[in-house]
Amino acid sequence: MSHSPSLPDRPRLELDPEMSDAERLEAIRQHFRRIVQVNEELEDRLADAEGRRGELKDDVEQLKRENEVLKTSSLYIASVEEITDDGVVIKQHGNNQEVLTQAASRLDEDLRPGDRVAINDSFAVQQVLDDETDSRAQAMEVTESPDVEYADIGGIDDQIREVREAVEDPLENPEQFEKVGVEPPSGVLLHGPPGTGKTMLAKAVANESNATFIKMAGSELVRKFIGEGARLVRDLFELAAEREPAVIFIDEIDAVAAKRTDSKTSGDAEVQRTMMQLLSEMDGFDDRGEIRIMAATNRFDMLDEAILRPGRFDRLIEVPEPGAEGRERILEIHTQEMNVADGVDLGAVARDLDGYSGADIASLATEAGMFAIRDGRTDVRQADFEQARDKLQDADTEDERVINYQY
Ligand SMILES: Nc1ncnc2c1ncn2[C@@H]1O[C@H](COP(=O)(O)OP(=O)(O)OP(=O)(O)O)[C@@H](O)[C@H]1O
Repeated sequence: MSHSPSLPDRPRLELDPEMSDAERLEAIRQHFRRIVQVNEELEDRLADAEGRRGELKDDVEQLKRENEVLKTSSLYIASVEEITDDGVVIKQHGNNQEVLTQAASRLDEDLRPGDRVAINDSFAVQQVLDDETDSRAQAMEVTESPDVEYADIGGIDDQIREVREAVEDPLENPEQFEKVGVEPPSGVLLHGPPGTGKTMLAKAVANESNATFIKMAGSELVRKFIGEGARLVRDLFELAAEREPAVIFIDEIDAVAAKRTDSKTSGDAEVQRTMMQLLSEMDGFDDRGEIRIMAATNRFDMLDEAILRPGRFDRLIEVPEPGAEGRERILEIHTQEMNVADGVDLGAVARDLDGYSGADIASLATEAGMFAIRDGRTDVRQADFEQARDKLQDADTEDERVINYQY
């Protein structure tokens, strides 16, 4: 935010009792001139500010109109085929129907054949969208071999073991499952508080099974446009099939798979459609080949039961907040590369970190290092860890950050 420049000083009239009448008169005249000057300056400033206010008001009006359009109508995706004198020819995605329509006047100049656009119920073009590949790239993160190993994850050895059984073993020894005659779990759902290592676990299992890691954030699947979320889900599974062996990881799955609410807004219906697509991809996935599906949530309580049925996310693994021993292990991992002074008792530091997640401990280690640097030292001492803890605790209280998860 820009600060307004300071106001001009208020002119002061200083009259000396020793002054003659003529001198007084001159002083008063000068004072008056200064007042007129200041007044002019203030009027200029006021005019500027009013001009700026007018501009901002126009911006607000424009945004309000756009917001109304987005709120009141469902938008569908289409592509621009041709721009003619009679209007714009668009082709709807999904049914490939071609329609001659009009674009909102503010878009007239911007439209080009090939553009992806959002249209409303009466086919009028409302918005030009990003390139399709852009929106996919935004939604999906693909890593050939993520650089996380099991050894980088502390305090959740049981969970690592369970994930290896459910994901790594079926990828590496599918024949064994066939011979024994058991189906490996369809999908693995990791649930637990934020920052406890769920994403790390999914990356590590992909890495250690030499599988491509394909991550999609649930929140990215909840798009404004009809059909886009479902389309991304289809793309996700197609991409995994092209890149197998692959691990699909859907983070924040609660964004698409929350319990049904009573509200019937088009947004909710769109989320439902996306979830249905996800379920149908999972159900139709008998011949799964070398693809494993994982998901994570901090809001297990909110999930729709439908996604937990057999054949879907049927292996639930809780990733809890670490206990004292786990915290010590995580602290060891995050200080491994640091020059920790002899005699520092990491166990004692960890005991004092009740309620800290793995992510909190990672920031604590960095913060402790920063204290050493600020002090001009190259080794990190016990006191640095203590100061780091105090700092993080203060920051927490100041923000009054409430971490919102329920069990
Ligand atoms: N168990 C752990 N061992 C070591 N480091 C951890 C652990 N848990 C978290 N971290 C640290 O915190 C960072 C964030 O962890 P991660 O993204 O895996 O958490 P998450 O459970 O997926 O969180 P969210 O639910 O917020 O997505 C990691 O990059 C790592 O530095």
